[in-house]
Amino acid sequence: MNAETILEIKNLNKYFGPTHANRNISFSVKKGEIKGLIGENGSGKSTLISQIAGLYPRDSGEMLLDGRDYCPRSPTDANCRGISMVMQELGVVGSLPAGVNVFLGRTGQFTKNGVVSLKALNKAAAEQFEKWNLPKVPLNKLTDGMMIETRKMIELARALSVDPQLLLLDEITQSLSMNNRTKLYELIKKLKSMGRSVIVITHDVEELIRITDSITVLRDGEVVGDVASAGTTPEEIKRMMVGREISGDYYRADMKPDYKDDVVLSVSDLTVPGEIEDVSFDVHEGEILGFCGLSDSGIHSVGKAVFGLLKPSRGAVRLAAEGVDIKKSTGALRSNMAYVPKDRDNEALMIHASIFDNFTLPSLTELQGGAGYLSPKKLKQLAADMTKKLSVKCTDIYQAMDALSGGNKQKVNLGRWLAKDLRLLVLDCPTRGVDVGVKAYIYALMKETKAKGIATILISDELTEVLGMADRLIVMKDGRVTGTIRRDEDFTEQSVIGVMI
Ligand SMILES: Nc1ncnc2c1ncn2[C@@H]1O[C@H](COP(=O)(O)OP(=O)(O)OP(=O)(O)O)[C@@H](O)[C@H]1O
Repeated sequence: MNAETILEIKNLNKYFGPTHANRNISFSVKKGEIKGLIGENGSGKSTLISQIAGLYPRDSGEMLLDGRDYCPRSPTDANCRGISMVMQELGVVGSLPAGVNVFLGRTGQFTKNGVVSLKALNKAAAEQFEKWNLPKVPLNKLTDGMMIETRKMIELARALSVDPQLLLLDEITQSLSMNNRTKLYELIKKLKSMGRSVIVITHDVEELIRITDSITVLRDGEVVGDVASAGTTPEEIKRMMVGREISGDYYRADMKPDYKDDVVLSVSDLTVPGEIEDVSFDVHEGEILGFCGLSDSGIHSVGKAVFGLLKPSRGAVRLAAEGVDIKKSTGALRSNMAYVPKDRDNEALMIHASIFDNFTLPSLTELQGGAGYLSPKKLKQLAADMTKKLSVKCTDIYQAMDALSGGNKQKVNLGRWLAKDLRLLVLDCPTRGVDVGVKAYIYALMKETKAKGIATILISDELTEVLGMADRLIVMKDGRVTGTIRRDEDFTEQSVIGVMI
């Protein structure tokens, strides 16, 4: 190990019961280096950086930090050695204010006579946001109910407040809208210029190549490649990830809107104070209606309000065929609507229940026999079929959701609705955290549901995704609709950004 290297890992192994999550992993990170880590869902990326961050102990192997043995017993221990991490799953405590979350476990420095000075703590937290040029967050507010993006920024401020020599970022970009992604890229550059190192995990191959110096590829828990970012291509990385050539386009090839005239859902003047204002649109049979915008544009609130999860002060969400208004999520469910939220851990999945439970629960009505009898065989078949179809990486269908990797949770989050008889599907960032192979599969499923006449509302922070899949695209800014673009009009990033900003 030379003086240029900050972290060296030799033959690291980690098991979870029968799962060999990391196999003899060896790699190193230089000072001032931005290192990318990529691999299919469940390939062992989070497990690896969790060991570096002191969350899990290793089973065998060696880690050297600045040439000295490194064996963190906890994240605090790792912090003391100059390493901090933003986890993939949300790591803020909802019942505490944002400012306190920035200094979680470290409030002692603001305590006098046993009382924490919130004023001093919030001042220090605000300084962190300022220092690292992060978007402002209401520090006195509880984090419960805040958007994922805002909560991620709080976690980032917490990780940066340690002034880390090595920062670990586990799939943070996919939680951010375009403007905050740009801020993150600038932050990474700044850290590099300060001689600090960063390990970045993302499933966006192009982004990874653009923002890193080198990339380590994992497959089934093993390192299968280590390349300089400047000398590689997305195709080479994907080939290393899956062990074979991945070809073909994910997205729709046609450039014309293609849906029936029949309106499925009509939304008029929908207003949720502080979130969205006077939002009106129709979505048709077989249509994919995209929504995009920067942070605070309100796109995610549209999805919630349509599904009856936010109470509007004005306006209506009406099922065109029956003329019935959707006021609650129970009504939406009864009317064969489904909603896949961006925040899968808090809003969608029963995280402590099994894959089996999560797949079968939404379809219990469909699976009922004549006398209301539920056939255990049918239930098991459904869960097994969906697990296979979506290639959920697990030990068996009775494995708990919280033991799955992030991307595999997302597969269940989406797949649980696909067994149902639907007429409208609201998807909020459906490909968040999934690898390129699964992404392609999800787009194929969307094409299938479209062909069946199901209406889809596709809310996304990924412009390429909405441009690739939508028939029409609604652009929002500050809670209002600022433009609607059809697939056969100027359907390009430039024109959308023009309306977005
Ligand atoms: N706490 C746990 N208990 C049991 N198994 C686990 C646990 N955490 C991870 N695993 C398993 O270890 C393997 C690697 O998971 P890991 O989260 O490291 O993958 P990943 O590459 O980060 O995936 P993703 O891209 O989906 O986030 C998976 O098979 C996963 O189910």
